[in-house]
Amino acid sequence: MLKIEKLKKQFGGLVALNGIDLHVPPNHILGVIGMNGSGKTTMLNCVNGLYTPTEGRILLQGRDITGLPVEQVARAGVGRTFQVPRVFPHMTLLDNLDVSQLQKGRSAEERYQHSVEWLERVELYRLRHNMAEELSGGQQKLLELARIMVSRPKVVLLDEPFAGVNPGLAQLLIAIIKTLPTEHDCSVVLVSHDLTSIYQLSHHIIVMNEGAILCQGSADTVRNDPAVIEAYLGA
Ligand SMILES: Nc1ncnc2c1ncn2[C@@H]1O[C@H](COP(=O)(O)OP(=O)(O)OP(=O)(O)O)[C@@H](O)[C@H]1O
Repeated sequence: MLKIEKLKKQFGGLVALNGIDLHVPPNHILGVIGMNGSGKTTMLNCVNGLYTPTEGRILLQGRDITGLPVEQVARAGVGRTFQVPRVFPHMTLLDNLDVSQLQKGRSAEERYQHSVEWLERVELYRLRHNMAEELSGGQQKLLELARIMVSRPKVVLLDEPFAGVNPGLAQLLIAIIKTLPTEHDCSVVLVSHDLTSIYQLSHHIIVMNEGAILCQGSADTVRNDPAVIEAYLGA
């Protein structure tokens, strides 16, 4: 589904990504963990077109999307959420979801149906006529996820979805993320410092360190890897 080949990103003399190779199969959740500054967000930024890689290739279902602008990457089927959620604050929840579908060639009725389906899914339907700015930070994260999902992406990049989210909403987010591959036919790249959620949700985990993959495998593999314990998980 998503393939990353020898991905490198430099900012002047700083090597943020130093040759990442990665394969995310269809309907899989890839968990990404690593120290602050290890390159996790930079990798997502390269995949969704915010950054142009210095070297390497990014393939979506075999199609080379390296260096395409953000809108084209989104149209190709890559959805992305941010550490600080990006919603349209002065629009209602319904309108936030509606505008995300305008490129899809759906009728107003179809768009409305999709919006309602996702607002119910993220338990925000009762607030559908409220402005997005009235939501809590955690609710905005749920709205942002709904906004991504109404356009039926093939790959969803989630950057710190649980950060700053209260435990109740975090549980709801976890439950929804779990269903994305099975019920919504997409793959997920999940960047998080929340190891419990990463272990719970991920089919495969990579641990990043200084722009490279330090270790990868199942939750058990990662948990017990001596290099990971030393570099990341600590004592
Ligand atoms: N636009 C930029 N310009 C210059 N340096 C950058 C830029 N974006 C990221 N970096 C640098 O690249 C390195 C990797 O940063 P990145 O944000 O990808 O790490 P991260 O693993 O996501 O960290 P965190 O867990 O703190 O979010 C850091 O040294 C960071 O300062």
